[in-house]
Amino acid sequence: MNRIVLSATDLHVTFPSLRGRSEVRAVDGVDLEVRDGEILALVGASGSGKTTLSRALLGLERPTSGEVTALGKRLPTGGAELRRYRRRVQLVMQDPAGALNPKHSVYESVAEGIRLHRLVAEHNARGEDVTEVDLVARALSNAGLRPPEQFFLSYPHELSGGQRQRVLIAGALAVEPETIIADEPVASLDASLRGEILGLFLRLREQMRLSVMVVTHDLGLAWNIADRVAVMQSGRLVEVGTTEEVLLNPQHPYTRELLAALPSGQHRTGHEPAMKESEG
Ligand SMILES: Nc1ncnc2c1ncn2[C@@H]1O[C@H](COP(=O)(O)OP(=O)(O)OP(=O)(O)O)[C@@H](O)[C@H]1O
Repeated sequence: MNRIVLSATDLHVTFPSLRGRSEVRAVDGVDLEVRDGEILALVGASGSGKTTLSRALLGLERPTSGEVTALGKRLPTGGAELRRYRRRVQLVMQDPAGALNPKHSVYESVAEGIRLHRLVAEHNARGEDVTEVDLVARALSNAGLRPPEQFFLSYPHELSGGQRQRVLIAGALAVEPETIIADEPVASLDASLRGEILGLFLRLREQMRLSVMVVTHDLGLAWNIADRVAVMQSGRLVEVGTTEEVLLNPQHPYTRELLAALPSGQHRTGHEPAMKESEG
């Protein structure tokens, strides 16, 4: 079995009650593993706790109880160790969530993480003669923005939705992570761009052996790219298995409900053909 890169054990995140309402158990006893080189889809309806679980896995939300580990080591709670951890597990948000600073050029956006984690010095210490420009260009190119120099001085408003999403992915790739958590990475894109971005994730998994956890309410997306699917309802994982097991032979009524809500026949006929990345 592949090595486990990220795991949650009996994880709970509870938000305190507000104005007389009862407390919210956003994550309520979750056990989950992300394995080396796999694409795992975390699916569930709005409010099921997907974002809170992701934030806890990223070290952005402190669990009420339970444990998050990366490569067998417990998630650090602060300081330089947490910064190093955040480099290994990168978040890719969707662009309309304001993830790109409109005042930053593409170069500045991608260079930010490289500077924060002092990657040029790290490469140089290993005897690699690279500059910041080289690392920014490499990340953009890996995200399918080629030739990369052409994008350096562009600003978000000058780019298409798909290109902006690729800049966000390049920013994550720039710090050379092992795992990417992508929160609804294609929700705002039209069908052909969705295919391209999903194809990019598949290629990154193949070429860079990245592990990817895709957070989505879209079972069609899970079918297209995921090796395994975890289904979340009211803070709990109600079903976890291979994509075929979960989507073709769902065991839990909630998974069946989500499948029934898909446009007719979509989950049986295999949706679109396998994703291909046009520029990749
Ligand atoms: N900071 C917070 N304070 C209080 N309650 C919160 C907080 N963040 C999330 N919640 C609640 O926790 C529950 C899970 O929310 P979460 O955003 O994790 O779900 P989700 O599945 O990601 O939803 P969506 O797909 O809409 O983003 C919801 O009931 C939400 O209202």
